[in-house]
Amino acid sequence: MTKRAVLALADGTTFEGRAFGASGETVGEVVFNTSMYGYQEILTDPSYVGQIVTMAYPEMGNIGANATDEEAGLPHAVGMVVRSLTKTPSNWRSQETLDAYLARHGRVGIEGVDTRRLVRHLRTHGAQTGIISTENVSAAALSERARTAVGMEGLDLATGVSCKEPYVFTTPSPDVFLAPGDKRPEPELKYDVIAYDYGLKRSMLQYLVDVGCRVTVVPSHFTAEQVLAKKPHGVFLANGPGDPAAVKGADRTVAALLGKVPVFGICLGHQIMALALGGRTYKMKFGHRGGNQPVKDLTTGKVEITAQNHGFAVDDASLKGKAVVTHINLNDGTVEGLAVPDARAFSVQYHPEASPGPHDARYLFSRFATLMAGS
Ligand SMILES: NC(=O)CC[C@H](N)C(=O)O
Repeated sequence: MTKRAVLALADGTTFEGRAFGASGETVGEVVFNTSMYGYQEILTDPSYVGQIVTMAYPEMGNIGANATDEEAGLPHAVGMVVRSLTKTPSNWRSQETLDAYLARHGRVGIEGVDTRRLVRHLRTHGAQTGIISTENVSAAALSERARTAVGMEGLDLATGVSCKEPYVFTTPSPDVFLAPGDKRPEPELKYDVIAYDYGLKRSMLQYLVDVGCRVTVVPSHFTAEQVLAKKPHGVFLANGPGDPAAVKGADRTVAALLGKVPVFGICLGHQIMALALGGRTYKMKFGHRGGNQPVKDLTTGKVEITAQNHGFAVDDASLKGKAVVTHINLNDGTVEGLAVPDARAFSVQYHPEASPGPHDARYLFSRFATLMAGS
């Protein structure tokens, strides 16, 4: 028998639905993602720690779940909201249903929700804390608890998901991503790269390996001296959850590296690089999450369709005289990329590894390799 579930938002709005995944209760910032596919990559992206993801596209679970499409070893999103959950997946790579996958990992989901109403509500009133419950509690009581729960601002979530010890990563992207009949040339690993793990997605490391990097992944508290002692060709700053301004010591560490070694940052890494340069970040009303965000490269005039997942952004005015804004979002004009050419450093707010999403921006991994080749 299907079990009833409730989603209650901090502002008192409530949604009825059916439970899937694990039973129980989950609290998080309720956000929405407009990708039509790739729910497993989205759920396992550690940037979603502390967030309940609403999928705007109505049909979810249709390709099931498999181990290759994970961006980390478990779903990091604390809950999932969908319109219609497929019970019988149909895909040759499927190993289990989305329902079983979430249940196995103790993640609570709600389906049968009017997600069009929910997404419009979040766009109008902003992302906010919510609770999904499969217990028999009143929706009003849940809303009240959501109202008093802590929000995202000021939360250092990256330090919690960062690796505890350094490790070396040399695995290229999986062959299943190749076109049929294509063979991948063995990459020659010419560049030693230190990757700061603020909550990284596995595919970023795979694409760094694809362009010739031997990657040493280090915890977020690794010092600039420890990095420089390893004499890397470059430093990579990964994505991650929470408020960039709250990641302990990260801005000072990156400031000490800038100018000494080529630096490439993605998402949280981009925001931390901006802070290291003396810039400022702020919380957006509902963020950018999906696979259809148009970004203009101001240096070439080209537009890329990008994958994104962020709720904070870099304040463009705060970068004046400190960095060049290289990319902007065409929907709302926000900063999507910056560069400090003299320091051989650049970063993007969007996700060039996509996963899921269009691959327009994957060339940025090669751009990092070129920067290291010239250093
Ligand atoms: N994907 C990310 O790295 C997200 C960065 C940050 N946590 C934000 O929400 O803006």
